[in-house]
Amino acid sequence: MQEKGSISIHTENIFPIIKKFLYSDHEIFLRELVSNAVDATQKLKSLGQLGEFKGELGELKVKVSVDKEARTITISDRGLGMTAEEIKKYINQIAFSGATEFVEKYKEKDAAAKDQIIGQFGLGFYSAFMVAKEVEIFSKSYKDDTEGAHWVCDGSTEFSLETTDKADRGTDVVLHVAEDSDEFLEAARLKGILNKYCKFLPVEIEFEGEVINQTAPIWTKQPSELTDEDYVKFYQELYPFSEPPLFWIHLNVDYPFNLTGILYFPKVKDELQFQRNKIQLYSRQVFITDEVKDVVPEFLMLLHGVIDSPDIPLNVSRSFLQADANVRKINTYITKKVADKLAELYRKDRAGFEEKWSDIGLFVKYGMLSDEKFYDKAKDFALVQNTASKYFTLPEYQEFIQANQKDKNDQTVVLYTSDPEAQHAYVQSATERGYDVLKLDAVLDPHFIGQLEQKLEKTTFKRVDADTVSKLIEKDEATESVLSEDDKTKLQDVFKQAISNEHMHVQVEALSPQDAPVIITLPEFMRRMKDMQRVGGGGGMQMFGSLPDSYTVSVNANHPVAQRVLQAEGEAGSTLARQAFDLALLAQGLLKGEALTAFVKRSADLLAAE
Ligand SMILES: Nc1ncnc2c1ncn2[C@@H]1O[C@H](COP(=O)(O)OP(=O)(O)OP(=O)(O)O)[C@@H](O)[C@H]1O
Repeated sequence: MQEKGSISIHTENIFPIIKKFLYSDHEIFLRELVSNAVDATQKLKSLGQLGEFKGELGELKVKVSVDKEARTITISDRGLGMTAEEIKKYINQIAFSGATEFVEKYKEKDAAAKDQIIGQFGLGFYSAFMVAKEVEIFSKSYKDDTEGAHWVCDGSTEFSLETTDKADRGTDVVLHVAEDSDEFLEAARLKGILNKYCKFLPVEIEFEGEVINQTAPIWTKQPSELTDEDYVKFYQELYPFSEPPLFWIHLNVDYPFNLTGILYFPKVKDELQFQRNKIQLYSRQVFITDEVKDVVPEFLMLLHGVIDSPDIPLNVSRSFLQADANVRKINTYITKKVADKLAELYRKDRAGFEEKWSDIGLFVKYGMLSDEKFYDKAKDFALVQNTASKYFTLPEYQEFIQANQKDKNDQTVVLYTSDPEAQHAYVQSATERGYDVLKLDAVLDPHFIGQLEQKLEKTTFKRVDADTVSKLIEKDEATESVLSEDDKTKLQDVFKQAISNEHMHVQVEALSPQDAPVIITLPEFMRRMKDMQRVGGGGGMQMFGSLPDSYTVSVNANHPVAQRVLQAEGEAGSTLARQAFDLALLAQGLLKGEALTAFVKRSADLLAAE
């Protein structure tokens, strides 16, 4: 029997379109054909279990081979096979409907939308025509008394179908590779594709005499069957040469959607690494993509690992994916799981949790900033560290500073440093005053501070160098000044002249005699705007970034230096004032260049004069 026919579609030119426009994704033809072979094998196994197939299953490997001379790639399986009728139904009609739908959608869109569709569309069997000028199917059904069938199609809408002698059950798909697709005749190229997409398929895939896949990757197993070593080993298989992960979460849901996977918390020191090891998305163990943007909440993209879900629609455009109810539920589920895991680690092993904080703090803060629900869970285990390296949770810290750091308006003032080295002098005067100072020196901390101020009641944050220590937390008691009003004005004038810089606002203040003679501070508001802009606030923040810094110079009226400046004759007062000012600049890390040279010289002169 030989039958010739015409594949009934309205779009005559489907193949040129498939071929031309799926260009960037040509390699997926192999994923599609191998997955079909695996599906056919799995179906036969199920039929065996149901008692509908009573024969021997025998060896069920899927074999991929390439013949460079003959210019063919063959994908063979020993699955359930197809009769001629089934080929007509499944290949000529069903498989084609997918391809036709693609073309229909494709034609409607403009150029930008086309790119999206191409990336998202699984074309199934017909993707073979992206690389082949002719495709043959040799198939024999598992059903008794059926003849083998041989189907040929040259990429036009014409096909031929005839009976053939095929001894073994199953399907061979033979691709006659087109001239412009020579790369796929290279064994190394095919092996690369198989490794990328088929590494964890549930049926053995053989290529060049070797099985290339693990049929039961660990995410398909129960956590109780697995040891820590198994998880670490798998991580290193996914991301060779990476440091072992800190910990992991085994995901496993079957209702209301289906999802398994393992998410690892990587050990990362530098942030650039985040991009490299991406989460891989699988659908029934077939690799789909590592662009998981809409499936995983954004802050969790910093994690690594595998997510496997047949419920994620893969063949649709991105905007549809975002709106998909399953995808939204998956997002919520993953966020909850991650928060629960962190809460458990905190509860069970506080010391271990503190040790890991430098690695996981970034995830947690990012999560708190980007997801309200995550914030609500994380607010009880997120940690802050003070300059004495002690960790506190937020409630613990509020409790800790409660008594000492309330200002006269009943606001709790959290003091922090963004650079303990550079702001050392300020940290020291705050701690000498009995205040506690937090280390908030991470990239995200300016945003984190903003969030905490909104969330925590009656709490403000101030950087230690935002004001003189007595004004950082304003109390009712004021230190008396030993200077008369006249002397204060005089002192202010001497300093103004000695400094002569319009961005330095000189004021005379009654501070403790133990404080420095001059203290330079950058008002909290001004500095925050600049910080925000630096970490990418952009937009409206831009104008603050381009403003020059505007510092406050507080001259300590109660310091002995104030008296000496007032009593000095001629130029000496100005020299002393400049010297005291430079010392303050030095403490802020602001004394540089010519000013530093002048300071060193003046210091030497002053030493010599004593
Ligand atoms: N190796 C095979 N053995 C048995 N049947 C097959 C084989 N390859 C394809 N088929 C049949 O052809 C049909 C169409 O295949 P095609 O790959 O185009 O679509 P699909 O697998 O149903 O969906 P997808 O778009 O996800 O690939 C399959 O559903 C299956 O019934």
